[in-house]
Formats: sequence, C-alpha cells, structure tokens
Amino acid sequence: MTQTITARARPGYHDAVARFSIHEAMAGLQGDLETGLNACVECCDRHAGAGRVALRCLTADEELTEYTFEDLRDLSARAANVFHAQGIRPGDVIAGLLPRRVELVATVLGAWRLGAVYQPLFTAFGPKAIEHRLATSGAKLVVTIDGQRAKLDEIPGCPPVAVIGADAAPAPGDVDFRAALDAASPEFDPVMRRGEDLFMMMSTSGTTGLPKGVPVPLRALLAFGAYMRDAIGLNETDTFWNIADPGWAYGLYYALTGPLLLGQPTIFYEGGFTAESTYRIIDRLGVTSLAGSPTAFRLLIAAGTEAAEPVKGRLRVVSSAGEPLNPEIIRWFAENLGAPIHDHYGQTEMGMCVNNHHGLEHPVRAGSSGLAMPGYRVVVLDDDGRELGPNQPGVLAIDMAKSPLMWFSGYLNQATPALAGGYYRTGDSVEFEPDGSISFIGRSDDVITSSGYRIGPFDVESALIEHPAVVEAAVIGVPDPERTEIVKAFVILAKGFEGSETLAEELRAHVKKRLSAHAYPKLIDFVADLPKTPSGKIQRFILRKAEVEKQAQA
Ligand SMILES: CC(=O)SCCNC(=O)CCNC(=O)[C@H](O)C(C)(C)COP(=O)(O)OP(=O)(O)OC[C@H]1O[C@@H](n2cnc3c(N)ncnc32)[C@H](O)[C@@H]1OP(=O)(O)O
Repeated sequence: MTQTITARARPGYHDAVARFSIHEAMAGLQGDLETGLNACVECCDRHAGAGRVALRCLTADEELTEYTFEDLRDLSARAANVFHAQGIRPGDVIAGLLPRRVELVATVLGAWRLGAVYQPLFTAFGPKAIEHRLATSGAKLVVTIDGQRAKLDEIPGCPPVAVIGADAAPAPGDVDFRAALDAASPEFDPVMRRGEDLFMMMSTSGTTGLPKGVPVPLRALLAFGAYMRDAIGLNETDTFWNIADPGWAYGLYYALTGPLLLGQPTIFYEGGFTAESTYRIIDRLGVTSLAGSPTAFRLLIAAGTEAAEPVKGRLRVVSSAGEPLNPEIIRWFAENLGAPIHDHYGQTEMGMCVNNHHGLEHPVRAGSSGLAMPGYRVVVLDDDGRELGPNQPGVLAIDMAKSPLMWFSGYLNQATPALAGGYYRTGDSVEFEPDGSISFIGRSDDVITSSGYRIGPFDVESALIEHPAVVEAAVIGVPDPERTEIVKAFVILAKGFEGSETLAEELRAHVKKRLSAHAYPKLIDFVADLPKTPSGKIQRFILRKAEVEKQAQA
C-alpha cells in the first residue's frame, strides 16, 4: 500500500488534536509495529515502481545526479549484502562518517534493510568525538570516505572500516565500499523488526558529562511522518529541501527519513553553506519548501535583498529549527522572499513536537515556538514537577502517558533523571501564552546553542585540557546576533605558558582537530582563577552573567 499525500485544505489544529488517533498514524505505514516493520521498506520499497525520483544529489560543484526509489531499493539491497558479508546482523550498529552523498543514503537504507541500526557521525568531528560515540554504541563497522579515513587511525579499537575512495585503492584491511556495492547482489529480503527495535543511534550533548547515546526505536517513524505532514506541511506538489546535515538529528530525521517516508524526493548538497549556492539551488531545482536553522536564514539575509530577488515568490513555506526564530527574520522573509517562515521546536530525544504548523490551520504569533504537535501533550513544570499555567516560567516537558508519538525511553546504558515522574523534562525554559502557544526563554542548564548545534561545555573543556598549555578550562555560550550563542573559553594556563593570540589560535586549532570543527571556542580569555562552589564545581553561570553584563555596557 502506498501512502499518497494530496494537496488539501489545511485541517484545523484543534480538530486535528481532538481527532488524533495512533491507529490513523499507523495507517501511514505499510508494516505493523507489533508484527513486522522495516524502515527501508517504509522509506523506499513501498514507493518504488512508478519511476519516481527519491534523491537529487548535488556535488560541491553543483553537478546533479538523480536517483529513483527503484535505484535506492537496489542500492540498499547491495549495501545490505555487503554489510551481511562483513558479519553485521540485525540489531548491530553501523556508523556512517559520511558527507551528503548517495553512499550515505545507501548506508542508511542498507543498514535498515538488514535490520541494523544506523549511527551518524558528523563529518566535522575529530577523533575524540568519534571515539566516544563509537565506544558508546559498540558499532561493528564504520563507513566513510577516504578524506575522513585518517581520523579513524587515531581511534584505539576502531571497528572495521568500509571506505569510499576517490582514486587510490583503500588501505589494507579496509573494505572498498564502492567496489563491494558494484559486486553485490541487488536482492536482499528486508528483515522485519518490531516498533520497539532500534534503527538509529543518535547522541546528544549535556552539561556535565560526555555526549549521551539516544536510541531511536522504529516507532519513531510515526512521529517523523507526523512532523512532515503537520508541521512542514509537505504535499505532493512540493519540492522539499532541508539544508541540515544528516550527521545530526534534524538532518537525519527530516532531510532523509521524513521526506522518503512520505514518498517525496529529498535534496543533498555536498558543498558548504553559502547564501549564493542556496539561492541558486532553490532556483534551479524549483524548491518550494525549505527547512534550516535561523543562522542559515540570517546568512541569507546578510547577502542582501538583491541576492534574494531571483527566488522571490518561489518558496511556498519555510521551516526553522535548532534556535529560536527572531521576528526580524519572519518580517524579512515575508517582505523579500514572499514566504511564511515558521518556528519549530524539538530535540534529538523526541524529534520536533512544538511547532507553528504549516499543515494545520492555527494563528501564528511571531516570537512563539508554536503549539504541541497532535500526538504530544506538552506541559510546563515547576521545580517540584507541578504543571504550570500561562505566563509562569518553567521547564518544557512531555507528558509521557498522554503522548502516543513520544518514543524516547532513556539514554543508552545510563540513568535518565529527565524522565522522572512520568514526564520527559527537556531542560528548556519556556512559558505558555494564554492562547496555548509556547514562548522560549532559554536553557535551564549550561548547554550551548550555536548555529543550531547543541554543544556540551564539558566536551569542549575536556578537549582544551588535553593541550599541554591548559590546566583548567570553563566553557560557556555568550549571546551572538548571528549565531544565537558563540562558544567562549576561560583558560588557566600551566606554568611556563603565557597567554597570547598565537596560543589562543593554537588552542582553537587543537579543539577543531580533536573534537569538532564546529565546537571550538571562538573567544578565549586567559584567567588566573575560575569561580567555583565550595566543593570545587565550576560556576559557569557566574561567567555567563558577567559576559552578558559586559555586552550590555558595550
Ligand atoms: C532537533 C534538531 O536537531 S534541531 C537542529 C539541528 N541543528 C542543525 O542542523 C545545525 C544547523 N546549522 C547549520 O546547518 C550550519 O551551522 C549553518 C548552515 C547554519 C551555517 O554553516 P557555517 O557558516 O558553515 O557554520 P558552522 O557553524 O556550521 O561551522 C562552524 C565551523 O565548522 C566548520 N564546519 C562545519 N561543518 C563542517 C564539516 N562537515 N567538515 C569540516 N568543517 C566543518 C565550518 O567550516 C566552520 O569553520 P570556521 O569557523 O573555521 O569557518
């Protein structure tokens, strides 16, 4: 059974909430949560047969190749055969350190076809970030490109590697992934799993420790499909482009899985983000529905109104995630692109669940994150776990028992205090408006939001103190008009080292290489001491308060 999406009048939001039924949500799947489900079948096989395009890949030079759902079915079966020959079995984890290329889709769908679990590794990560994630998941194989391969040499106990080479033959011991795909059979019967079985292994940064594993069960497909229909409002006349990288949740859930699940093509562009290439691709491929983060939208605005002119009136809807959306962006997009841009809120742990829905009719207030997506009951809690009413700040939480689309059930192999008392506490401070919409206030912990990335200060501090010049470090986010926050480090130097711009640059380069290219401290202060509690815990909030006050006085 192929699920078809039709251009339709937008149903009313409150009607959709009242009529929400998990059975109807499940009718959007071919398989069954109890008896048999396969994510590759849902995202690929069931849409094959009509020659429909599934994937448009643009190289960094903007060379375009299109793949149909039949092509992806064939590739997924070949990949599943390659993985099976490497000893991968249902439930095993396959990690992908891959840029936005067709091989990433082959790896993801091939893993799912085999009943295995896909773990994304962002290509900006350094060995430290990769090592921790591989150790957490117990991945049995890593698929990567030759340009990323050297990072894996630095990882003790790295699992076997399948590499996609440019010209050179892969290193001894590595699987030549492309040659193996070509040689493999295009037949592989999908392994049926159940709704509770895992199909993705994500990770997320916290305040105090290293990133935590977020296991994603197959029943999350229901929530991903609901977001695409209700919030993105994807219909069959749309050309959808989500510019987020599938190395992260928003990209993997909604640039790859979501559109394919609904039988709609998706777009992968391998080049880095620029306003010019973004406008060019919108124009060339006829994009009508765009998704990304406010930093990307601010960079579009910074390119000026003339750059936007060729695509004015072309975008039907724009969806924003990862950082709160400023009213100024909403105004600019309406005026210069003729496009409504809506704020959507979510986390790796649950997907998007508070949205200004494009697919459902309801008033949209600038500055608000929106309303709970049908299928989630969203509440605001005080410190004692009591539900609060309008205009009372508290922590945004999900009422687990009354949220049939909620799929998160705890971090991998560790206690999850955020799930106490029947709620999942997001750690984000918000308040309800009288109309039921949610206004975002900020994080209630030290997690940094920069360019739509969630950055754990502890990760950056740990990378910094690996450098011989650093004895101690404290890392915070400081407000930034372009990137929401930027990472700032306060560093105590070891004896014999002196603070200088040269040393600061060396520390930035060190964090970029060891941890990740996106998480390095743009600002570094060398200090003699750090504010601490009597028990010796660094008080990052004191540093943050001082920075905010400094900015206010500037
Ligand atoms: C539930 C959810 O998941 S919600 C949303 C999830 N968040 C996201 O998807 C992230 C959204 N952000 C982005 O896509 C990007 O930040 C953009 C498009 C907004 C801006 O891109 P950029 O201008 O390239 O900045 P970005 O912050 O990504 O990069 C920071 C640095 O890392 C580098 N970098 C980024 N990606 C890579 C990569 N894959 N490989 C190597 N380096 C990289 C950049 O070159 C940059 O280096 P520089 O500071 O020396 O110039």
